[in-house]
Formats: sequence, structure tokens, C-alpha cells
Amino acid sequence: AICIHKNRNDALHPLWQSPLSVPGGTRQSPIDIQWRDSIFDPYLRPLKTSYDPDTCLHIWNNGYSFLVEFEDSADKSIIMGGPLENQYRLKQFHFHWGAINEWGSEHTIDSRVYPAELHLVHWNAVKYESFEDAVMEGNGLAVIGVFLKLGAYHEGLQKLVDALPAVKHKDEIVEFDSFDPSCLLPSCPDYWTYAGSLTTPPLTESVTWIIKKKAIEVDEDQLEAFRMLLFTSPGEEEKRMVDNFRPLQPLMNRTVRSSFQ
Ligand SMILES: NS(=O)(=O)/N=C1/NCCO1
Ligand SMILES: [Zn+2]
Repeated sequence: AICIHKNRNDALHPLWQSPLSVPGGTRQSPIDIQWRDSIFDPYLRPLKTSYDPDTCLHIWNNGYSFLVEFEDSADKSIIMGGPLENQYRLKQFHFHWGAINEWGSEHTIDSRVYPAELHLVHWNAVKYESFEDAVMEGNGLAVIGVFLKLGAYHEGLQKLVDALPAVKHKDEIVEFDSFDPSCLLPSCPDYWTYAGSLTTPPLTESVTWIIKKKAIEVDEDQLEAFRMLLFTSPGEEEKRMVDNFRPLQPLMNRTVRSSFQ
């Protein structure tokens, strides 16, 4: 059998800008979630999501990933409940993936790696004026992480996949309307939650992570569509946008809680 090493060494991925570790960081992300070490917390509430598809603005390639951004000047697309004390507004969602199906996710579950991971990024609009302010605060952000695994074709994802050729290069952007990202959430309500950080610059320790226990299934062609994106701008030597995940970070003095027994 071939031995696949998850190549998480940044040195071989100069393109992936995020440093291996942040000096003085005590709550960095991603982490390996050890199922048996997570603690069931009966006080954790169900996570409530309410997304308005009309707040969807555009899809763009920012040179790290492709992201779909939302209009966040009002409480139209929000999450609440779960581990959160306030209501958080959806700002954007994006993905991380590998060059092949053997790796690609940022978080792992008992060291199991998934081929990709979806991040839905929200900010605490009750306590802060803007996303940029919230990024600097310990309770500023809430990111829902959803694992993608190889399996059946995903109807909801296809609208995104069909738009990718239009944002093949860094800094390309196209209008994207009426998309409800709740179609990308698994129906199972179970999640883990822990205090962490952004996994891309500015890497600030401002994220309440909510990692869904169940993965969603996507098919090979849909994953391949992610891999045809480029890190590079038009005219530059083409570099495929793959392996845009940050290496695992130390758990340090943190507990991961589960919403399920
Ligand atoms: N991968 S991540 O932690 O969601 N990183 C970011 N950076 C800006 C918004 O989300
Ligand atoms: Zn991310």
C-alpha cells in the first residue's frame, strides 16, 4: 500500500502564507479533535441558523481560497444559540482543500483527515461595529466548520461549482445571487465547540469554533472543480490552488465540548 503522508509542512508550501505558529499563541486553530477527550456539555443549546439568500453578494478568488461574501449591514443572515451568547452575522464562507482526496481539511477528528472543509464566518454584531473590529476580540467571531467527504453528488454545491471558472484567477470576482448556504449544512445537529483562532492571516484568537460532527458528501468532479482554481493572477505562471490548509496547532490548555453524548 502506498503511504500517504499528510504534507502539512509549510516549507514545501511556500504559497501557503500562514506561518506555522503565532508567537505567544495559546488558542490557535486548526486542531485535532480527540472524540474521547471531548466533554459533553448539557447546557449547549441547538445552533440556530437563519440565512437570507438575498444577502448574497459575490464570489471571489482572494488568492487563498474562493469565498462567497454576504451583505452584513443588518441582522438578515445570522446564527445564534449553540455555545454563543450573542447573535452573529454571516460575513462570508469559503473552503480549504487538498491536491488529492487523502487530505485537505484543516481540523481533523481523531487524526482523520477529510478532503475539504467549509468555513462559514460570522461576527458578533451585538458587541462590535464591524467585522474588522470583531476580528480583534476574543468573542468576536463564530465559524461553523463542515467537513466534505467523497460520496454522492451535492445538488446545493453545484451552483457554486458552476461559478468557479469565472473566478479562476486571484482577484477575479463575479456577482453571485440568491444562494442559501444552509443547504451546505448537514441535517444532524451534533457539533463540537472550542475557543480558537482564524487559520489564515490575521490568525487572531477571536473565533468560537463550531465543528459539525457529520460531513456532507460531494462527488469527485465537484472536488476536482475546486482544484482547477489558481493561486495566481492572469499572466503569471499558473499555480493550482490546492493544499490551502494550515497545519494542526497545539491544543494547549483547552477543552473541546460536544453538544451530544
Ligand atoms: N479559515 S478562517 O479561520 O475562517 N480564516 C478567516 N480569515 C478571515 C475570515 O476567516
Ligand atoms: Zn477557513
